[in-house]
Amino acid sequence: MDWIQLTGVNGYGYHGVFAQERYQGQHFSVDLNIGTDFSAAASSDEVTDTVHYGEVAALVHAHIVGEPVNLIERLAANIATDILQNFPTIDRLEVRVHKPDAPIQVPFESVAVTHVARRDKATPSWQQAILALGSNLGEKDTTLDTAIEALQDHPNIRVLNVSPRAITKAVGGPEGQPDFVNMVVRVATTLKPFELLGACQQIESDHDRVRTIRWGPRTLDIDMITYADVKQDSPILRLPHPLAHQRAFVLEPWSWMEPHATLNGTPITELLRQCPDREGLNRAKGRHG
Ligand SMILES: Nc1ncnc2c1ncn2[C@@H]1O[C@H](COP(=O)(O)OP(=O)(O)OP(=O)(O)O)[C@@H](O)[C@H]1O
Ligand SMILES: Nc1nc2c(c(=O)[nH]1)N=C(CO)CN2
Repeated sequence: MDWIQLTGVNGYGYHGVFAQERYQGQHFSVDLNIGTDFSAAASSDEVTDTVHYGEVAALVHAHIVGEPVNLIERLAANIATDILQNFPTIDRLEVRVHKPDAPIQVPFESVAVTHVARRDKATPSWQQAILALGSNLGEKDTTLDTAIEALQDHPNIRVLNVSPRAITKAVGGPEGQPDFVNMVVRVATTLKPFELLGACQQIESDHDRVRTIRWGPRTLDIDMITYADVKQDSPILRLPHPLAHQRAFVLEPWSWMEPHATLNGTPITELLRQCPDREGLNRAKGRHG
């Protein structure tokens, strides 16, 4: 477990048991100790791989200045619940709320409460995955739009980042296939790798995907490129995707979305230079570009 400390998030709020506190308000200050695994971010150097402390601070501040509660115990617990719900990669959390001007009738320095929370088994941990989507049959852009919506609507999947789209020449498979539209998304999910594959395949078949010819034309293809740091070689699910490192139709949209991302420890922009299909690829114009 790694830790991020965020201290002294200050704000003026109206929490308190006494009418005077509700009426006049006072200063509150919050410290956090955030338990997370930031090994992925340490290697990728990408903020999307860690907890963005600016976003956490904004959430804390919103609680301080927001809807008043009676007790700082309640304020600390509300902050913890909200943070765990919104930041899937946080596993443990200590929230300390200081009330330096509390109505105490003797000299004192500060009063504070500390709430300790952890993601329990009922709150499964969220993992991040990169999915690559492609379509070269039918209404390609509409298919991709509805596929993203289906991912978003899944109760155990959140779409965190969506790439621009690329128009690409078909790689492999029968000659004379229509061009693909390809894109990449980053998701957070509580599904295990095989479950996420199942969810992707369900979305494919909901879009009339049929598997006949290998690398043949398809209404929708969703490949799992990475799932957290998982490496596995089952034929049902290979992770990271065994061909992704040589496919510009995956790496180029990914690099537009996350220029500093790495795959198997190598920057994707470096892998891209070796990709034979890079030449047949163009960034889509219009609202998806
Ligand atoms: N990382 C992965 N993502 C998606 N499917 C995978 C992965 N690893 C293995 N598979 C397996 O590959 C099988 C074939 O998938 P699919 O028909 O989508 O292949 P494809 O997209 O045509 O080819 P390619 O694997 O070259 O992208 C799936 O049934 C799935 O079990
Ligand atoms: N341009 C392009 N070529 C492909 C694609 C794809 O998504 N785009 N998918 C394939 C199998 O997954 C095989 N070939």
